[in-house]
Amino acid sequence: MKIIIDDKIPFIQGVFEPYAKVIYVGGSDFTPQLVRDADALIIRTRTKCNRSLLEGSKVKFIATATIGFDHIDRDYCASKGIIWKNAPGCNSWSVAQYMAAVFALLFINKGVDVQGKTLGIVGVGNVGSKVAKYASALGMRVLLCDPPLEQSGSYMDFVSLKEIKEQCDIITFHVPLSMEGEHKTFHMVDEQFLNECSRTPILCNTCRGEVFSTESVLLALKEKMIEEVVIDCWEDEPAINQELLNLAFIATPHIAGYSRDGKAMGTTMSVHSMAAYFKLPLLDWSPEGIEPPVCPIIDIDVHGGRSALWNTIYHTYPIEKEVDLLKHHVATFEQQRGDYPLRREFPAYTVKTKDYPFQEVLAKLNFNLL
Ligand SMILES: NC(=O)C1=CN([C@@H]2O[C@H](COP(=O)(O)OP(=O)(O)OC[C@H]3O[C@@H](n4cnc5c(N)ncnc54)[C@H](O)[C@@H]3O)[C@@H](O)[C@H]2O)C=CC1
Ligand SMILES: O=C(O)C(=O)[C@H](O)COP(=O)(O)O
Repeated sequence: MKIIIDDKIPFIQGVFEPYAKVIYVGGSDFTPQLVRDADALIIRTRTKCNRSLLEGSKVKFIATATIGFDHIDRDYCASKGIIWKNAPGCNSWSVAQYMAAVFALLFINKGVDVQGKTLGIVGVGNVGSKVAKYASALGMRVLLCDPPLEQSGSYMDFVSLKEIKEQCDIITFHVPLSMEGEHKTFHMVDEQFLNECSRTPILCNTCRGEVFSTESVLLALKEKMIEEVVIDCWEDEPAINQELLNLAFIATPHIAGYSRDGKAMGTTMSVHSMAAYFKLPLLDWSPEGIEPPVCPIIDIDVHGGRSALWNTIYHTYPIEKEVDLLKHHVATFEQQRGDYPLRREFPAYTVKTKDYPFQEVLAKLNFNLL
C-alpha cells in the first residue's frame, strides 16, 4: 500500500509506516505523477482533489484533516468510486476561541465590550453552535440563522437572514462554501446583503473567503456601511486583496482552526477513518505529546472586572500578534500558516480567581478553575 500525506499534518509521522510505503509532500506539491500509484491520500485544504490530480490514478480513499471539504471534487470522486472523509468538528472549538479572542481585542484596543450587543451567527453547525455558547457566556444576545438546519426540523430558535441584517451589531459566518443550490453560500455577502444591514455591523469571515464578495465588502467599508471586518478566510488565498488587508480590523492567514488541540483532533479523525477503511489496527490511535501552554496558570486580580475577563482570553490567544505579522508580511501568508506557533484552547488553562461571577463565566468558556 502507498499513502501520500501532507507534510504539515502534525503527529502523523510514523503512524502508517508499519503498514504502507508513506511519502510526505507539501500540500500544493501533490502531482498526478506522484499520486498515480497511491492507494490513499491524507490531505489539507491546499490539495485540490479533482480530475486533473486524480485521473488515471489508483487512489481509493482520501482523508482530509479538516472540517471543510470544498477542495474535494465530490462528483468526480463519486463517479470513480473514490471514498473521501473529512474531520467534522475537529477544530470547531479553536474557531470559537478565535471569535472570543476577537471580542477580547475589541475591548482591549477599542474599548468596546460586546456584552449586551447582538451577535448574528449564520451557520449553526459544529462551529456556529460553539461560538453561540461562548458569546452567550460573554453576555451577548445571540441570534441564529441556519435555514438548512431549520428545514431539517432542528429544535433551536432560528431567525431569518433578514432579521440578522436588521438586528445585529456583529455578524459572523460559519457556513460551508457551496456554489449552487437553494442554500448556496458563494458571495452570500454581496452588495445587496450589505445594503440591507441596518446597524453598521462588524462582519466576520472565518469560514471560506468566497462567502464574501471582496469587492462589495471593500466598497461597504469605504462607505461606512459596515463598522469593521474580521477576516481569517480570503478570496484567492494566498494572493489576497491588499486593500482589504489594510482596512481589516482583524486580518489573519486562515488559521482560526489552528489550535494545537484542533490540529491533533484533525489528525486523529483522519487516522481513524483510514483505519476503518483499510482495516488497520489504528482505530484507537491518539497523538502523544501535545505540548502544554507556555503559561498554563492565569492568576486573576479579584478587582479586575470585565477587563480581567478579556485579559484572560487574550492571555491564551494574543491574536494581535498574528494580525501585525500578516499586515506587515503578506508575502509569507502560507509560511505563517505552516510555522504557526503553539496555541492551546481554554481547557488547557487553569485560572486562579476568587471572584464568583467571573468563575461562572470562565467555567462556561471551559477554563479550569482553582
Ligand atoms: N478558518 C478556519 O480555520 C476554519 C474554517 N472552517 C469552515 O467553517 C465551515 C463551517 O464549519 P462547521 O460548523 O464545522 O460545519 P457544519 O457542517 O457543522 O455546519 C455548517 C452549518 O452551516 C449551515 N448552512 C449551510 N448553508 C447555509 C446557508 N446558506 N445559510 C445558513 N446556514 C447554512 C448548515 O446547515 C450547517 O448547520 C466549514 O465548512 C469550513 O469551511 C472550519 C474550520 C476551521
Ligand atoms: O478545517 C477547515 O476546514 C479549515 O479551514 C482548516 O482549519 C484550515 O486547514 P488547512 O488549510 O490547514 O488544511
